[in-house]
Amino acid sequence: MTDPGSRPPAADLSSPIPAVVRSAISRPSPLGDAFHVFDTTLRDGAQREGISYSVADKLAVATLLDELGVGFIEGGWPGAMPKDTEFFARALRGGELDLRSAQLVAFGATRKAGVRVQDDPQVRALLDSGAPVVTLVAKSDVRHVERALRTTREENLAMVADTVRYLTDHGRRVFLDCEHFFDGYHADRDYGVRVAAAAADAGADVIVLCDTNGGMLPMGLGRIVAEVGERTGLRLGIHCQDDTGCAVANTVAAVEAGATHVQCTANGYGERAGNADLFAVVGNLVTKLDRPVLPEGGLADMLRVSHAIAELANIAPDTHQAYVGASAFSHKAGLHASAIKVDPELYNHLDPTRVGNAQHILITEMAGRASVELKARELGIDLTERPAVVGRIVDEVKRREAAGWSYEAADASFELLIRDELQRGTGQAPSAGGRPFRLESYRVIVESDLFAAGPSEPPVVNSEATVKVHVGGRRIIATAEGNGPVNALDSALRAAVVEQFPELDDVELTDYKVRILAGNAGTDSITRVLVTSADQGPSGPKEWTTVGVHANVVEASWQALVDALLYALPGGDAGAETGAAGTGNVSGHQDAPLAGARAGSR
Ligand SMILES: CC(=O)SCCNC(=O)CCNC(=O)[C@H](O)C(C)(C)COP(=O)(O)OP(=O)(O)OC[C@H]1O[C@@H](n2cnc3c(N)ncnc32)[C@H](O)[C@@H]1OP(=O)(O)O
Ligand SMILES: CC(=O)C(=O)O
Repeated sequence: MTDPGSRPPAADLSSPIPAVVRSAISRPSPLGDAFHVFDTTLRDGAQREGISYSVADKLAVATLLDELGVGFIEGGWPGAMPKDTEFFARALRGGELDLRSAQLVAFGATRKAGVRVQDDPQVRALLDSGAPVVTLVAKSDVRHVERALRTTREENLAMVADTVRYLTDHGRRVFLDCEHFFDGYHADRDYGVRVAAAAADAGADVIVLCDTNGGMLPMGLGRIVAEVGERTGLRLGIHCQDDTGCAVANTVAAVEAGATHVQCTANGYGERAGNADLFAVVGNLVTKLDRPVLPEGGLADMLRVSHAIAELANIAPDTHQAYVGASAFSHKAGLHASAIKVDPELYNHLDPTRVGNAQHILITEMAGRASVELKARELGIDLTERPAVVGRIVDEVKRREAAGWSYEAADASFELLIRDELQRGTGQAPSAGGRPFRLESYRVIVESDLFAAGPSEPPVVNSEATVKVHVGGRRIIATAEGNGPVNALDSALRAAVVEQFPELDDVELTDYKVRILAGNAGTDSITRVLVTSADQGPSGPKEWTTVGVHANVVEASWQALVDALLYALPGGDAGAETGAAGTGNVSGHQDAPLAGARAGSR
């Protein structure tokens, strides 16, 4: 903030409104002014522990919010933080932000007690930001006036009125955030209303009632909003923190009580427990209360915008977030799937595609026949006329899950299991059928060489794997080194099959997770390995996950690795290993059938 000792000269009230402000104000919102979706991701959202946006991040977040179609984007507090001052300078005067319809808002406080508004550098910085709209935070709870501001009730009213008038006289649109309004209302039901009236008289357009400590519940909050609306006749907005987990519900209750301006943040980011989640608020308003608060296409863009902002905030998206979480429309229970098979609406509160999301069926021990049928359809395989196959898959999934397998996060292994069972349905055991490659044996050596390291250095550990596989009618023995046994096995297996299947060269192992499960008879533990792989498929980048389970971590890893490569092979059975040249009698999961039998899913 500017040093108060070197205050800038008082603003000249006769000076024209800067062009950036004029042009932004004159741009009409496609939805009109009757209802405001006001986003504060870049101000209150940035107050979340762990978030620190660069100016470039802020510009990118603002662009995403504008694409979504919010009406107002509160960009930060110019003058309080150099980064926020720079953001407004670059966005507005530097022309780096080309907003389609949203208006940029600067946030700040009323003038300080005992200071003339034109002499307050913080207020001056709000004007200098060039933002066409300013949100002022004001104390509306007498306890805060007397104890935090250490001033009188009358001086606080003057601070509000002076600052609002000063900004409106300079052509800014002003919204007033009445901090601690609800707590203040309980202590003194008149003072907050006087603050609101002082601001409105001075030209504030919207009086935003703030549940700053986030302690309210929807019914009580809705009652106060309705009462204040009746008592004042003013246009009211709502700003809810999430300390009771009710920020979204409180916001919706306020709208039902008459508020026509909602303040929210993307993904609910905000101080402490956060703020009202923009996507849940908007999702509820549009789909439950039939209020078209986003322009055409905005609702369906919510998932994309939510995840893109999470990426910029460097916070993993909440998979269980309402409307936009990856699991928001995922169904695990078999009974749910059986009803969904009849009609997806029976177990979805709305069509997920309306918000850019998708329904997913999860395959676990809780799956039933309908789950398997629907999941197969999701993977591009029609099992409608194959009840026996479906039954076998359900049994196999339950058996394997009881033994420690988990298909929930390993769609690719599940798809291979379906193919396995489809092949069995032809009367051909998978182990005898065609497959791209077939394992005879593998061996891994891990050697710790104490002499290769320096005296106080950790030992050098070398891993070497040899695999014997049958591929394209040939028996191939390949050896490779790696930085660990799994890496060595992966390299040896690829070396053995890559000549026949050069496309496997592009497959990358991107993640490897090991989980130790409780032992069967309370003795041995079981290891579950999940391997995530990726490649640049013909239709763009693709990622898939496979699973392996065994008491031995190397064997569990091997199973997951083999599935990963089988899954990567394109359709068709070219080069399929018929088994004729095979000498080994390999059984178990690694003996998966022809991956190429998968129809059109890759
Ligand atoms: C409810 C909310 O979330 S509001 C948003 C809050 N956001 C932030 O605080 C983030 C940015 N904040 C900052 O960078 C700093 O706190 C600043 C620049 C605003 C102020 O820093 P400092 O000048 O060092 O003061 P400090 O934070 O210690 O105290 C704030 C001063 O503002 C006064 N103040 C607090 N609220 C208001 C208000 N609504 N109107 C006018 N003055 C206020 C306080 O009384 C105190 O005055 P004092 O200096 O005379 O004691
Ligand atoms: C303004 C604000 O962020 C609050 O009152 O919580």
